[in-house]
Amino acid sequence: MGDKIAVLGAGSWGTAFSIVLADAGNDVCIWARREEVAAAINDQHENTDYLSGIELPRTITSTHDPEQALAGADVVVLAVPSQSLRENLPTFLPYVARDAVLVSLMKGVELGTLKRMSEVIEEVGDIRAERIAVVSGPNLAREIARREPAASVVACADESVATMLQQRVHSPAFRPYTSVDVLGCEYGGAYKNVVALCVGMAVGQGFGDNTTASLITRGLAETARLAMNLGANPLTLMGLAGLGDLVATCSSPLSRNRTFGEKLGQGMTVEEIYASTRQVAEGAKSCSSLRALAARTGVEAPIVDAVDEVVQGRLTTSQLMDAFISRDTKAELS
Ligand SMILES: NC(=O)C1=CN([C@@H]2O[C@H](COP(=O)(O)OP(=O)(O)OC[C@H]3O[C@@H](n4cnc5c(N)ncnc54)[C@H](O)[C@@H]3O)[C@@H](O)[C@H]2O)C=CC1
Ligand SMILES: O=C(CO)COP(=O)(O)O
Repeated sequence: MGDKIAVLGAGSWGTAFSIVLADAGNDVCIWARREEVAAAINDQHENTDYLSGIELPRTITSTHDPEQALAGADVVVLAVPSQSLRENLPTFLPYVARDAVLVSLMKGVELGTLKRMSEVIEEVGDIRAERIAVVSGPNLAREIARREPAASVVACADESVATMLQQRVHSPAFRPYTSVDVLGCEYGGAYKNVVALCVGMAVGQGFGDNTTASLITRGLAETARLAMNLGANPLTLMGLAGLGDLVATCSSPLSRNRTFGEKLGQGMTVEEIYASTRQVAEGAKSCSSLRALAARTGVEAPIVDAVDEVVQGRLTTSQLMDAFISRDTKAELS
């Protein structure tokens, strides 16, 4: 098998990551859910719907046919919205080569099962964890597509697989580090989306840098508390897939999660926000999963609890900030 990589999902990150893969010397075939998106990538070399204005390398092609996308691919990258992964996998799996490595780009926790994306792949595909990897870090799609320098983490339980992938994704603008802490990277990625929603709510109400820095810092403490309880290496949360991604997402107007929170803070309803964009804000769903996971684990998680309450319409964004400040006081490191 050669150096073809299949990317399943033609949204902003699937497309931007394809640029990284192409720059790193791989032939890339993107599976697009809609034929017109595949046609635009093939004919205009642009994903006009999700990454307009960015010219795609000629080594990127696209198709609506999963069999064609997956034929001859030894690396399979999954980039659909987290909550749709389970329903999509049966369409892809029959065409995935036996020894192919599956790479999740997704940052969410499944509603109901409370599973991470690699766990969903493992379960639905009956695939060993050693063949499943994740890529996670401060990687806002549009900046990556513009080839602005950035780093990320490639994690797999099998370190040799992580190293193989590291070589396949190392491009002139994209620097990957290996890790074996898949769980830590996945919780870091899912949690930062919820914290970014919360930061957005603060920004939307007009609050400044003290408020956002306080939320980011306490958000990291909360992320680490839950992830470590579930088995993460604490240093992962201090790294690119934890602190790095948290800072990037919470600071950037490009973040869909932060923007979603900002709109809530400005008074829009969840329904109005969903109607205003077709792009996914994973935290608006994963806040419920992470909340349930924290409750099941017995971990205190005031930020996911409160964000979930706001998203469910049971708390306003101004009540949320008051609730944080008036909580029972405690030691910082408790
Ligand atoms: N955009 C970014 O900067 C980054 C995104 N991610 C993660 O990558 C994952 C994918 O996100 P994006 O590409 O940004 O999302 P997006 O909203 O830009 O695109 C989602 C893609 O999935 C397709 N889609 C929507 N519903 C679907 C369904 N039910 N079944 C199959 N396909 C469906 C859409 O047509 C679109 O092609 C998410 O988990 C996100 O957290 C990770 C790092 C960076
Ligand atoms: O994960 C991301 C950056 O690393 C993208 O964040 P958003 O999904 O909030 O846009």
